[in-house]
Amino acid sequence: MSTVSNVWVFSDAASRLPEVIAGGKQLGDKVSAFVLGSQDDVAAAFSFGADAVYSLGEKVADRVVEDYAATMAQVIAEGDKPALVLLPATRRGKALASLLGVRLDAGVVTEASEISVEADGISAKHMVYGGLALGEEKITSQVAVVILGSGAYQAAEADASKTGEAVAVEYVAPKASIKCIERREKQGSTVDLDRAKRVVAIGRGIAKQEDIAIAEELCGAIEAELGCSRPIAEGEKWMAREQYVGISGVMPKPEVYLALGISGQIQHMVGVSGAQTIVAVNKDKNAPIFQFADYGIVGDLYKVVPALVNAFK
Ligand SMILES: Cc1cc2nc3c(=O)[nH]c(=O)nc-3n(C[C@H](O)[C@H](O)[C@H](O)COP(=O)(O)OP(=O)(O)OC[C@H]3O[C@@H](n4cnc5c(N)ncnc54)[C@H](O)[C@@H]3O)c2cc1C
Repeated sequence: MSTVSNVWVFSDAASRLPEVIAGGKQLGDKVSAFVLGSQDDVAAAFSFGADAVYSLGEKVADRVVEDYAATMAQVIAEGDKPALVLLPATRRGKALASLLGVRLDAGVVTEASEISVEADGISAKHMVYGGLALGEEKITSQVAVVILGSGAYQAAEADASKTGEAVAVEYVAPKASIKCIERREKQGSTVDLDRAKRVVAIGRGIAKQEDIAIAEELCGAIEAELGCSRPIAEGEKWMAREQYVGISGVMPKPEVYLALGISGQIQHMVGVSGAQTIVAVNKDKNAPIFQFADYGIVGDLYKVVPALVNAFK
């Protein structure tokens, strides 16, 4: 596979930076990381393998990440071409991608699972039809912007011996900025399902929000992180959006994925296709999840889960 001369990377979420840098290393001769944050964040970018770091300065309280699009676009426009920009599939990453696409006249592909550099452009594969098929796009513009689907690359390991001096970038104010008028503490957990070895996930089989406690008890017993299906996060809003698994959520690759009261619709199951072992608990023996599960328990989760907790304890 050929490479591009320069891959620009940025992540608003520190946890995603090792993955975007790893992708950049595979696709480019040189990886240049934009960093918005402290000197420790700059050091982290070097340690994960960035060849150059462009510091956007410390975070400013009333400035949103997208406001840095003009600053980044100016630096990228002055750099070597053809170039590739890699961003994580976070909400801020997606917003930034669209702004960079406009400013750099660049083709943009979202949630790519596979990227390759070809003689006539950047090829990116991503799921279509709710995960039933893969679509392939070719970006032929001088700058290509690609949003990495979660889990597309194995995260780079930190190596503290890799250090460097960041280039300070002057802020270019956007013509119309977004004014941040209030910040509120986010509800829910800060777990990183992508890195969890064991995940217990709940679906609509959980009848009430307070019943999530039984799944949490199971998590405690087997040292698992808690995830959910989309309706639990987006419909009921019982859990954070970052905790739902599936094609439009996170795609963890745990050793064990234990699904409680999840029917197994394709949009959910695509998200766990990287799990080594899937265990399902569902009271309906015809639930589609049993077609994907390595082990299945047909039963009421309100009886099965306490029994599992007792057994594991
Ligand atoms: C474009 C698009 C993208 C989507 N992306 C995602 C995504 O990323 N992730 C996602 O999860 N969904 C996604 N969805 C939604 C998806 O299609 C399903 O609607 C959703 O996954 C169903 O969630 P569920 O399994 O929790 O609920 P349900 O389908 O309602 O299933 C609940 C299950 O619980 C079982 N059950 C009920 N009570 C009990 C009990 N006491 N004990 C044991 N079992 C019990 C039932 O038998 C049933 O099988 C998407 C949909 C669309 C259209």
